[in-house]
Amino acid sequence: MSAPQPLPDADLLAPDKPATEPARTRRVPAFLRRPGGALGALWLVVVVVGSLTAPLWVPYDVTTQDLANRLALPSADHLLGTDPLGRDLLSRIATAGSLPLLSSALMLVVAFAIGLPLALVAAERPGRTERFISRATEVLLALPATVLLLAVIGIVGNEIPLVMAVFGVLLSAAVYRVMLGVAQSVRQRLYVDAARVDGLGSLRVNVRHVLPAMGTVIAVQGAQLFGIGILVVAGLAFLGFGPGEPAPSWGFMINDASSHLFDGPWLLVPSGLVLALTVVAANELADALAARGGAGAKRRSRKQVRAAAAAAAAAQGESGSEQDAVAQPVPDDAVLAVRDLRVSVVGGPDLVTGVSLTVRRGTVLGLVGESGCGKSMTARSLLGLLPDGVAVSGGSIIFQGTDLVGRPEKELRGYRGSRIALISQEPMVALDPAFSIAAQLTGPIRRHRGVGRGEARTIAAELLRNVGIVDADRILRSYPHQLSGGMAQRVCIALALTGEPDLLVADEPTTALDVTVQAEILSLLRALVRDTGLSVVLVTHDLGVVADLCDDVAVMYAGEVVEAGATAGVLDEPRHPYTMALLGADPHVPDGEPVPERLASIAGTVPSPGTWPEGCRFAGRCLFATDACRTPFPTVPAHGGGLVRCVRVEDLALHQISWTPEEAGAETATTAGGAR
Ligand SMILES: Nc1ncnc2c1ncn2[C@@H]1O[C@H](COP(=O)(O)OP(=O)(O)OP(=O)(O)O)[C@@H](O)[C@H]1O
Repeated sequence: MSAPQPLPDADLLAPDKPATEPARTRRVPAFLRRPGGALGALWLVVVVVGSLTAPLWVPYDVTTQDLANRLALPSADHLLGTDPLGRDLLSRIATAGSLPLLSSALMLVVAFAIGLPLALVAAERPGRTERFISRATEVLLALPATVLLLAVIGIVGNEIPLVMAVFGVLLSAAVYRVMLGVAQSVRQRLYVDAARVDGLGSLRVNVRHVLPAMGTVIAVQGAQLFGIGILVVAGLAFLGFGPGEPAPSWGFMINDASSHLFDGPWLLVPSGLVLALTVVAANELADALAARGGAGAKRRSRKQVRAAAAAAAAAQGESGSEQDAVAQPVPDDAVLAVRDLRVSVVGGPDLVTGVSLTVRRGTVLGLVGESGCGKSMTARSLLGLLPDGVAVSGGSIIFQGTDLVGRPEKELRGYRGSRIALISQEPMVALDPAFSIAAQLTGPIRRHRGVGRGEARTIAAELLRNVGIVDADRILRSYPHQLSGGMAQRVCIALALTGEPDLLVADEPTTALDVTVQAEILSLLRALVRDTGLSVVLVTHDLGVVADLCDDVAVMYAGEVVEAGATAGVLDEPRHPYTMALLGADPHVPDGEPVPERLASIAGTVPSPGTWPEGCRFAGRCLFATDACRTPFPTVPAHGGGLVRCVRVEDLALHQISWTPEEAGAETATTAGGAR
């Protein structure tokens, strides 16, 4: 395919809403704008810096005793007073801080170094891998941590950093559990799909897109566990496990103070307060980080997360393919030929069955139908991007002569982005909020086209101009949240074009946009097809969009194609009652035709997967259904090369019956044994 040419009217397409200039100055992080977060962070910085640099500034040696000055209250000589041996409390507290702080940090590193990668792997591989890791971590969680720590101390002695590293291993199971939930949720985001479409490998998807989105949760967990670690070290020292006298430790100092509650009550205050404040500060910081993460999540709440897959067994559904009357040959100019496709929940019901589609070079195929008919599942199977737990269980997807079904993920990556690209219905969530538009465009351009940074930026600007963005340089500097919906969708289309694909899968690309912007995006797609020879599979609810943009159309109902053919033929002379009903319920009226007084309606809802009836799946809602519709039957040819899946097709055509309440009433009155 040749590179997209600039659209003739590109410069006339002004941005639908000006984007604000990117922020040029670095602002204070949101968590530091909360008093708890700011004070917590400040206290932790003071304690960490103060403890680690203690040997440089403490006024007294921690072992120097002054028995004449024991249990002294704060004074100019001893700012925090002295202990029962007259040693300076400030010097001892500051010096003792480094052990709990460093041991906690070590514990954190160990816990996250084990728990986080395991969570990423498990989130990426639901099923056996995830189950195995989860069971193993459950075993780890079931171990009695205190007994184990005491056993470790028995073996290694008072090596607190080593003991805390072992504690980190135990904690990694808890870290894994929290991180798994987050990673699973992040992996459902459209921009992660987009990155996979773009051909990024698993490591890069995780590092570039999944991990940054988990940043807040990691920080919150880290801050909380850090506080817990400090308490554990202090607790061990309180019990006598830790640096022995005369070396100072927070836990031992509290223990010491507890035996002088009556003769020196002040002794408990400095050490107890520093320990308590440090733990509270870590928790306050965690709260502030969590609140900031919540705000971020709210900002991105337009994202629709698909339900997680129910089963993860590896069994494939039975083939059970339907033998259609029309064995559809693959035309020479076909870019894509889907034959008898079946998509199923693994170990569960079929979501799509017997779907056959053909997309010719430089044409647009519309997939239309009510919500839940299987349009998205069909479209996503073309890219190998089905949700976790859903898989292609039969049929073939022949793209430019190669059957993609059953190909390993690595091979599919070579197709995604460079040969088959995706535009999703939610442009805002298809773009990663953490990266500028320039970064999101130049990365794939460099990968797909093997060019340097400078040239990639030039190509990115050209692509933006090709999709009708006038001020490409400003948009390149912007971040997704600074774009309007229409502008973001243009950027997504430019992103889809970075690999110069031959086939574009557009899953309801205009649903989230307002009407005027929808028209602009459709005109942009039309121009791209016309000027570049791109082929498009367009998923839509809207018959107006089909009429406007599509050369061919496939009408889907309850997981199967019920009517397909050239758009003009199907829309002008619908043969299947469901197509008739959709057209009768469509509020768009062609120019010059009278506006109907009343739109037709379709009673009931699409049956869910697993509850499809025998025979015609539309029979339960069809005004013209008879007993003959209750038994399975094949499709029949229609629209010169298309097909229709209705046993009464000849009958209905003969009587010129259409889906209006009046016609239906007359028809049903004469239909002996008609069942609805
Ligand atoms: N992750 C999933 N696991 C199991 N079933 C699913 C999953 N996602 C969707 N389904 C089911 O698959 C069927 C087809 O869904 P699909 O999203 O393809 O429909 P659609 O026609 O594209 O609808 P819409 O226009 O609302 O997106 C529906 O019954 C839906 O409930």
